[in-house]
Amino acid sequence: MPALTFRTLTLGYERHPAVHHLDGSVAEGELLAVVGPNGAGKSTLLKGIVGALRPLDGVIERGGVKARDIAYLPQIAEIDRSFPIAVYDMVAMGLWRRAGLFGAIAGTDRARIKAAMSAVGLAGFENRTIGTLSGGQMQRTLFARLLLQDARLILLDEPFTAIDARTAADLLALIKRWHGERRTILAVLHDLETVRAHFPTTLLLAREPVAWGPTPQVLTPDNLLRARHITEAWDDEAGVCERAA
Ligand SMILES: Nc1ncnc2c1ncn2[C@@H]1O[C@H](COP(=O)(O)OP(=O)(O)OP(=O)(O)O)[C@@H](O)[C@H]1O
Repeated sequence: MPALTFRTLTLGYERHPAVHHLDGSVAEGELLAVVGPNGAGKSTLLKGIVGALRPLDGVIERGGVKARDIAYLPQIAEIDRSFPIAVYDMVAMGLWRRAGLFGAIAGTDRARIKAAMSAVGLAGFENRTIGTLSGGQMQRTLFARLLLQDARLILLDEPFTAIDARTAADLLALIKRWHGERRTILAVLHDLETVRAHFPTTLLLAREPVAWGPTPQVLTPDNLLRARHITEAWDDEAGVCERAA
């Protein structure tokens, strides 16, 4: 069974579609890059998969995975860093699904939290509040939380934005480890070199799918140009789909 199937999926805001006519499926264990120009609907697609946005039309089948069993890394800009929470507690939130919001954190859990923090190079940061972290340290914190979540489906929205090369390499190594464990991973990325080097399959989105398949066949100059033209020509005030389905 595929991890995800989209059937004539349309997602949008207040009836303005941002993703259109998406059909296809993501196999279990796939490592898929989602690329496209600004405003192409990439974040919108992840929000739809995680269940934060209801389809305007069509369906998303999640292959038996419940929305709360999906690990989701939002764009770092969407996280309120002024919230006075310590790094340790932020990472521990990865266990909430198991422990419940007010569930006791057992000794073994404490060891797992520490191990996750070490794995992303954050040992010693336990008591720092998230507002005092650099962008890269915050991204590492979020990855540590994902490690604890132990999800089969992992959605990453621009995980390498605003981080240095070493942090990016560390986080990429984590993604590869998850891929080796046959987890299904979708990552929204802008750096096409990273995609070409590390992501076997790619979905090129420009409000509608432009190409979807093996990365070398998707990231051609023709397809990239077409994606840019489609996005630039898009009328944001357009109503519900006028194109014949
Ligand atoms: N909460 C919202 N309300 C209304 N419109 C929105 C909302 N979020 C996004 N949009 C619009 O939906 C379209 C797709 O946005 P989305 O964030 O999915 O694009 P993206 O491909 O992730 O872009 P980027 O590369 O810039 O992050 C854009 O036109 C955007 O302005």
